[in-house]
Amino acid sequence: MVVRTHKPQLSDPFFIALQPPVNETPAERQQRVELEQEQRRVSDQIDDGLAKERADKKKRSKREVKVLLLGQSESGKSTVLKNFRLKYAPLQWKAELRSWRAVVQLNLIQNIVTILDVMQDRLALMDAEPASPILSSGPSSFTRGDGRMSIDSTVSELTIATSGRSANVIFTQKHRVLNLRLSPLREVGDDLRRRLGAADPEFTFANGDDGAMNGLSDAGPRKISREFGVRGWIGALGFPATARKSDEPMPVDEPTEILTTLRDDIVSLWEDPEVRELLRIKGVRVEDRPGFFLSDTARIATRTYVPSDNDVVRARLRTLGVQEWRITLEQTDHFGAEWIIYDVGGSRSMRHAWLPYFDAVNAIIFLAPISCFDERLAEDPSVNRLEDTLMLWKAIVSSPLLGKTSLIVFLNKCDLLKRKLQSGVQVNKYLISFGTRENEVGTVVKYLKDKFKDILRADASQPRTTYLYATSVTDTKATAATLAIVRDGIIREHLKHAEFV
Ligand SMILES: Nc1nc2c(ncn2[C@@H]2O[C@H](COP(=O)(O)OP(=O)(O)OP(=O)(O)O)[C@@H](O)[C@H]2O)c(=O)[nH]1
Ligand SMILES: [Mg+2]
Repeated sequence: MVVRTHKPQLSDPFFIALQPPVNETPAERQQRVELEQEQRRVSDQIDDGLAKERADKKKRSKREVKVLLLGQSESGKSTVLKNFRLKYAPLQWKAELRSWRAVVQLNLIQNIVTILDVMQDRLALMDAEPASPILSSGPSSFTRGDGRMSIDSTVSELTIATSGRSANVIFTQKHRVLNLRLSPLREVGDDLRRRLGAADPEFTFANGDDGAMNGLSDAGPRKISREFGVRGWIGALGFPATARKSDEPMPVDEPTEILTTLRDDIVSLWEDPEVRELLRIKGVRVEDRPGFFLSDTARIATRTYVPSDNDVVRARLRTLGVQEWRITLEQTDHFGAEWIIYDVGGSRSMRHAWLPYFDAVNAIIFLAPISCFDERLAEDPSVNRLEDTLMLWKAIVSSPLLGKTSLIVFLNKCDLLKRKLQSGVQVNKYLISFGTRENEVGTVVKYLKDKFKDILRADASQPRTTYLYATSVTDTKATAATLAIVRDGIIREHLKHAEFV
């Protein structure tokens, strides 16, 4: 065997630099050797520290429970995360409540702007109608004796076709005044968005609102709008800087002042029968959309408003990218106290970012919003939302990367499903295979549970058990109970696979 010895090159500058001085005295040599020994000791200590840190990290990482929340946009992923934090890290949660005021205010303003948009279309149409020969003397000519605007029966066929049934809705001077007084809220909304940190405009969609389509039927010309989202709540809401002690008064900023001043007008707008009728005719169900707060105006539009647990759970703030949440369970100090939850943005343009997390997690909670069987994707109105969810589920169960990952499904938004079915929407109109089954929540949930199981049987990369739960994750009490079962199940599985136990 040839053994190579590395003789230092006398010309190597590195070798030369390491040589002791040529004329070194014995005392100097002693000092140098001691110095070198000390340096080596410090260096070894640093190496030991780093090795220990690496080992600790590895051990900690094994103890950490990692969960990935998946599902299309608006399926309820961030809402599940909020429920988890509310239940298992309540002190941290309470400290952050106040930081959510701006988001709730923005949601409320968005509700109002949605109504103003619909109302303005109708007002514009009413203003256009005097163009008809009989009404040519101007808007005042179609004011009736009772002060209400009336539409002349001779308006052109074209106008009738465009206005459709909404022609029956007659707005008065009161509505014009309300529209005028509430218009500044558009700018207040823009200010709040800027303050929360404007998101990348990832996509635009023709919906006139930032919610899902919700079956807009007679909505007239559609407006292009973008939904506001943030890359991280922590940055956007200013945690922990804005997290104050609960006894400190909330600072009264401009949006709070303006909302307080306009409180009665907002209540008038929402309670107005003509406005409600127009929304009904247009198929705009503001109350079923994410971040609906109009029923709480009297409580929210005040100088002292502090968001409640339920307000924060219901507040809508779209997620962009992937957000990592490290949560230390406050009442647990044994195994399973450290959780990492990955909350992802669910719209199509963001799904490519999910993949790197697939092999790094113990469990996936898949959110399937089952009330959306009659809705279309905001980012691609040609796709039915339920179909998109089933397609996503199929992709997840067939992924070999997820072969060992626990899969949990939340058939979510059951409360909205119930309301929708009660309002007369027929499931079999959208899901032919539902057939003549009873148009009732329990039956629909069972039917969809079976659909998820069928896909699992047919497409799973390997045989596995999946747990399915019917949920309404804005109901914090019921969700806390579901999460307790889910948490125990995930920890049990995690223990089984953790080799150090
Ligand atoms: N009524 C009702 N509303 C729900 C339910 N689950 C979620 N929501 C609301 O739906 C909206 C969207 O929920 P999010 O949790 O933000 O949805 P997401 O899946 O995180 O959406 P992206 O961040 O866009 O991917 C929020 O305003 C929630 O309050 C539910 O079960 N019932
Ligand atoms: Mg989200």
